[in-house]
Amino acid sequence: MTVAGAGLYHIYREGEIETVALRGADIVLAPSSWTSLMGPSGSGKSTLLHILAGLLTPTAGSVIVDGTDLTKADPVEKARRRRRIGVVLQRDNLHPGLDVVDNVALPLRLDGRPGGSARERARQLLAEVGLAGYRRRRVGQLSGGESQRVAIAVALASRPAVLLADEPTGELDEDTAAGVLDVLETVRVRENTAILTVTHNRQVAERAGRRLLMRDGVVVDER
Ligand SMILES: Nc1ncnc2c1ncn2[C@@H]1O[C@H](COP(=O)(O)OP(=O)(O)OP(=O)(O)O)[C@@H](O)[C@H]1O
Repeated sequence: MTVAGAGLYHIYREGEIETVALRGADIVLAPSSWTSLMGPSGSGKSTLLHILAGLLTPTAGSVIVDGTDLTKADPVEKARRRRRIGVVLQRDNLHPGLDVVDNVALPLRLDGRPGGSARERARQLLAEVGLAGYRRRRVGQLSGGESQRVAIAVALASRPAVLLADEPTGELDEDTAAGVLDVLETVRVRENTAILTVTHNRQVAERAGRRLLMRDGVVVDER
């Protein structure tokens, strides 16, 4: 699945105050590609990621998912496309009352997969992100870096065609970060997943085959 943003503009409005976050940003994420998006704070990276994920509607421009413009799609079509897109956000939305394995199994249960098989897949993913020993912990009892790895496992659970991750290793030490990046690379190669990582971290950026820079609301430079 290919996700592309074309001519994206976004203006945040809060009362009288307007902030132009995107001024005509373009990006294409092809199957099996790994793109990293860097750029100064406030340049619009998270806004672009939220728009590509379908979590935010752009003020103008299109988000094309396999030929369909998400910004014009009806809610059912939009929801169908969005199910193929996995997202890891800086502040993840895990369920604090559930244990780790049930958090990862939840999207699979919602897709109708039987409990035993959903939990088996969840256990596999938790082992891949280095959390095999944490399965029965409640997510409220995890460190920032551990929660971040659970969020990655949740995003990967439904085998997304596209994975969008905002600072996926932000709270991890170098070794753990390298392990998580290895997991992303394995998934990219094995499942042809298109990956976008938004990051300030060189270690993350260097894993990507393509490095884009964002400045002042546009994607300006490929390095
Ligand atoms: N919810 C919001 N309401 C109003 N303005 C916002 C909102 N979110 C972001 N902005 C503004 O939009 C601009 C782009 O923000 P964005 O978060 O996309 O940048 P970023 O490149 O991801 O920054 P960082 O690297 O600091 O995470 C900034 O000027 C920011 O202050």
